[in-house]
Amino acid sequence: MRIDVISIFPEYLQPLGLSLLGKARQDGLLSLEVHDLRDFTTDRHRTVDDTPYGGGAGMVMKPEPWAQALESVLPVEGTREGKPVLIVPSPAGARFTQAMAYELAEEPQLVFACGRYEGIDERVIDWAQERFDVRPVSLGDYVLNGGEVAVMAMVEAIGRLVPGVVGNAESLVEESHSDGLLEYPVYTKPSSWRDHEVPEVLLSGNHGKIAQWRRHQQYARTAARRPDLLADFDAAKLPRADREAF
Ligand SMILES: OB(O)c1ccc2cc[nH]c2c1
Repeated sequence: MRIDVISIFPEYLQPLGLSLLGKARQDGLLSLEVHDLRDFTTDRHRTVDDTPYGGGAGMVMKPEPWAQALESVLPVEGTREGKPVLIVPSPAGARFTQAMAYELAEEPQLVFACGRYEGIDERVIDWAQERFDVRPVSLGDYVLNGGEVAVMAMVEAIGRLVPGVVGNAESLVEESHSDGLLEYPVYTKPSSWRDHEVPEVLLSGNHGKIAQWRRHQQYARTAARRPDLLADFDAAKLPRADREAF
């Protein structure tokens, strides 16, 4: 997978080069190119923003530098099927979910456009539709100062799902949201710690009981912390052995 990120703060994305994703890049599973939007300006001051039409506070990102930056990351004509996905972090975007992360992890190229100020001139989104599969995306119902932090989170969530990036693919199966529920609690040695004990069932060696206990914990946690997820949860879709906990 090729990942392109366009930002006026390219140094913000440096941490993506560390640990998991850094090794994936060394192994050739992921390529990450960060592009400075100011490299696509033509004036001496490398201007990327201007006042908003219609008035109002703040500044808006000019369209032309974005169009030139986005054109620079387009694949060569005919070298791939369909349009590259262009993800535009925005408080006005669709909610980013684990399901979306799985879907995007299948893409050969992802382009991320990090807005700042009051946002990007909307005509860039309209213009980009002919060349990209444009996806405005929000991390949640809160507002950041720009798209960079959201891109960091999304690149990690998506990158770790690319086959081969996470050494033990099994660990992806039982994590929160992988089956519509929150993950169960985990414990390690010592079995007794400051008068807090590991649940007996986990010491029993009875794998059927352990699996059932874990499923029940998932369901109880989800009901307590994220009841909204239960609306979409269907126990009938679980493997038969799992359904006994519900
Ligand atoms: O909260 B966000 O995801 C977000 C994304 C982009 C911009 C641009 C200016 N403020 C932003 C906030």
